[in-house]
Order: sequence, then C-alpha cells, then structure tokens
Amino acid sequence: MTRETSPHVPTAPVIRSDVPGSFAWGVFHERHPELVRQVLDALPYGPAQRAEVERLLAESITGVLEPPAESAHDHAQWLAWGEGLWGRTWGEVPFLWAESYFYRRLLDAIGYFGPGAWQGVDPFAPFKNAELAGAAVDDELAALNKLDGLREDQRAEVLLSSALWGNRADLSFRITSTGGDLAASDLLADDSAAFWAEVRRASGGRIALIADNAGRELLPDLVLIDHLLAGGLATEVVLYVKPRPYYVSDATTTDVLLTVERLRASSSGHAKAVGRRLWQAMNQGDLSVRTHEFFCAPLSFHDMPADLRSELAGVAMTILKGDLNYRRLVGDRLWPPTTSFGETAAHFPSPVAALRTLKSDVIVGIDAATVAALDGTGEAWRTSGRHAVVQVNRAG
Ligand SMILES: O=P(O)(O)OC[C@H]1O[C@](O)(CO)[C@@H](O)[C@@H]1O
Repeated sequence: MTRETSPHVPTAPVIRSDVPGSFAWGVFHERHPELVRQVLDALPYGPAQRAEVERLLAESITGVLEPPAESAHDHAQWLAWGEGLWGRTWGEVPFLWAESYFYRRLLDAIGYFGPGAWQGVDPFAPFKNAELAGAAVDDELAALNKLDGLREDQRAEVLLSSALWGNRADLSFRITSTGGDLAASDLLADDSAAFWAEVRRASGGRIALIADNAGRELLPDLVLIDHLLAGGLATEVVLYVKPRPYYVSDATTTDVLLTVERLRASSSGHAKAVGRRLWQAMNQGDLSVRTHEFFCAPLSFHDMPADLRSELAGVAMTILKGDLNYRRLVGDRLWPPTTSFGETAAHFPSPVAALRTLKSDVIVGIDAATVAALDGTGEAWRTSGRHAVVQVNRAG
C-alpha cells in the first residue's frame, strides 16, 4: 500500500504520549498494563507468548520502537509506515501511530499471525463475546420492541441516539472508566438535523458506515442500517470493519456475523425481524461487509490509499463511528476546540457524519462558550467518555 500525499496542511501540535500526566501518557503507562493483564488472564497462553507480551509492554514503556521481524508478512509495510521512527522511544512518536503499532505487536506476541495453532485466534474475543452474550444486550434487544409504537421521526431520533451513545460501551475504554448516565447537556455539538438532511439527500444511494466497536455499539449500528435499508433511505449500505482484532473491542467480520445471529435468535420480535432482514440484505447484496488493511494502519484518513479513497468517493454519505475514527478524520492533534469541523473534515472523499463520544484529547467544532463552561468544571471532559458530538460535513 502506498502512502498518499496529503493536500491538507494541519497546523496544531501532534499528540504524543511522552507528557507525564497527559491522557496519552496514561494509555501507555496505566491502561496498557491493565489491558495486558486482562488479555493474559482471558486465554491460557503458554510461557513463550506470555513472555513476548510482557516484553512488548516493557518495550512500549521504557524501550525504543523495534520493527516487526524481517520474516513478518507485513515487515515492508511497517518499515515504510515507520520510516524515521524506528529506534525512537514510543512516547516521542505520534500517539496515534504508537497506539496502533502496540495492537499490531500484541497480535504478533500471542501468535495471531502464525504459523501455529494460535494463528487467527482473536485475543479480545472473550471480552467481546461475553458482552454480546450478556444481560445488558438482552435488555437492549427487548427494548427494541418499543420502536414499533413510535412515529417515523421519533424512531429515527432514537436510532441515531442509540448509535451515538452505543460508542460509550467500549470495552477498552471501560477498563479505567466509571461510566455514568446520559444527559442532553452531554451532547456538545448536535448536527442531528443535518445528519437526516444528508441521509435524505443521499436517498436511494449507497451509504457507508465505518464501524467502531463490536457488541453494544455494533448492535445499534446494525439496527440503524436496517432502518436505512428497510425505509428505502439507502438502496445499499457498506459496513466497513477492521481486518483483524484491534483496539480491544473493534468490530471484525466475525463480530458482525455473531451480532446478526444474536438479533436473529432473539426472543424480541422486533430484534428477530431486524436480524432476518439484515441476513436477507446481505444475501441480496444490499448490505455488504467490507474491510481494508488501512483500517489497521497507524495513519489518519488524510493518508488514505487511492483505492480506498475512490471507494469512499463513490458513496453518497459516510457515517463514521467512534473516537479513534474521529482522531483519524480530523487529525490526532491538539486543535483549539473551536476549530471548524468542516475545515478539518473537508479532505474526506464523501460527505461525512461523525458519531463520537469523547475519549481522547482531540476535539473540534465546539463553540467558545461551551468550551469555557466545560473547562470551568475541572472535569476531564475531553476524555471522560461522558460527552458526545454529532458533526456533519457536507462537502466531500
Ligand atoms: O472505541 P473508540 O471510541 O474508537 O475509542 C478508542 C479510544 O480508546 C483509546 O484507545 C484509549 O482510551 C483511545 O486512544 C481511543 O481513541
């Protein structure tokens, strides 16, 4: 995959994880040690795998970046992506790059790339599957029956809101978060009306949804997709997922299939009907699940390769889910929060709607009064996961 030259010239400082006390620093120094402990407890890995995982953790905190082994299938690709970075500490390279490489190396350490018996075994499957099988999902499936009694506009509002707040239910995030209840004031930018206007404008066309997490986020994403297809708002939906396990709970094709099956097997009539329709839509090609290596690349969407760029340029609208996709959309930089969302998202090849709860320092498109009020609370509002945005950029 070649790296494209970006037409966009960002100006804000790139986020790095070498500032003690910063959110990014905490991801490497607090979150990852806890994540590694949970991963090693979740499956009976042998001594060699365990030692490799511990070695990675130590390297990422106190060592320097080492490229994948020369024999690795993606050695050349990573050598190119990391040009100029190898041999530097993990903290002094872009946070987005380092975090992505951590997940690549974690898969390597547990034998995911093989050859061997652990090839293709998803280290995060125990967490994702437990969530999907859990009582909270039962409740959410049962609650879908209430949609039947709603007017069309009310149903649309509920489905958008569920897809948005479903992003709070992220497993990686919940490792160190305490969570909380929803409040309208938690929505810092609300382009919901523009979202539906864009859907109507796209009517009859192809809509892309770039997924984030499996389980309790993918579930409402799929229900929203069913709404778009069943209501004739889209003739075709392309659901983009990760090509392999990533950022703990990110959805892969396997997760999509398990979620559709969970819907189909539900005792809730509405959920069952959604599951059946999605299955049929996949049979007919109205819903396709696609992926691309770039979704696990350590780069922002400015550097999207030409084939993916032209694929996304061909859709009427892209719905972009979650925090990481947002970082990749606007650039993982310390933008002044009042920076225009439209300007930072203008490079994206289609009109784009970001549905994101805030779990990292990056944020744009917030008015000055809101920023001042949030700063005044003393709360870590950019990273707590409590707040969210619906932001739309029409140009594409
Ligand atoms: O699942 P989401 O919404 O993309 O959130 C993932 C986020 O979690 C972190 O990996 C750690 O909090 C962030 O760096 C990242 O952006």
